[in-house]
Amino acid sequence: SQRTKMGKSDNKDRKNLGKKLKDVEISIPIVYGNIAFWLGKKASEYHSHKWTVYVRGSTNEELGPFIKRAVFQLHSSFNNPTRVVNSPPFELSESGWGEFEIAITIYFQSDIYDKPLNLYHHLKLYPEDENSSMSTKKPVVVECYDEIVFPDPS
Ligand SMILES: O=C(Nc1ccc(C(=O)N2CC(c3nccs3)C2)s1)[C@@H]1CCCN1
Repeated sequence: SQRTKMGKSDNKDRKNLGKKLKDVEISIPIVYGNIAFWLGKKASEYHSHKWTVYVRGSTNEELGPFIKRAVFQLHSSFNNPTRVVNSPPFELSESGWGEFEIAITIYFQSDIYDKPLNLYHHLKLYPEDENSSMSTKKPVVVECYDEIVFPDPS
């Protein structure tokens, strides 16, 4: 009969057809960080820089299908320091004078992944290299790469 012709491994494959897929994951590569521009000598001392803090898909992949909301928690001296972004792009722009920790809380679209993800980014406005002169032309960019891994419930 047909079955006797199947090798041992084929029999194993046949048994797998009925099993649920397990150990399958969805991995979303993300980048989070900031870009900052010095506004030059004329700017006020409290607003010497304009900066944007963001979470984006690495290679600019769309995050909307996975992320419902990003909350950026700024230093308490900012007006309304809790900034909620409910749609992509998940970014926030402000002006300021200094560097401080920004907590970023990511809420997912899916109800299964109900726990939000907390990321922390230290805002950077000033170049590392003391010799490099302040320039309104060259922004400071600091980014971290991460991956959000979802177990796939298929
Ligand atoms: O920088 C730092 N903390 C900062 C907190 C707030 C900053 C800021 O930039 N801003 C508040 C907001 C203003 N709105 C109106 C007038 S100021 C613009 S900076 C620390 C201190 C030493 C090292 N890092």
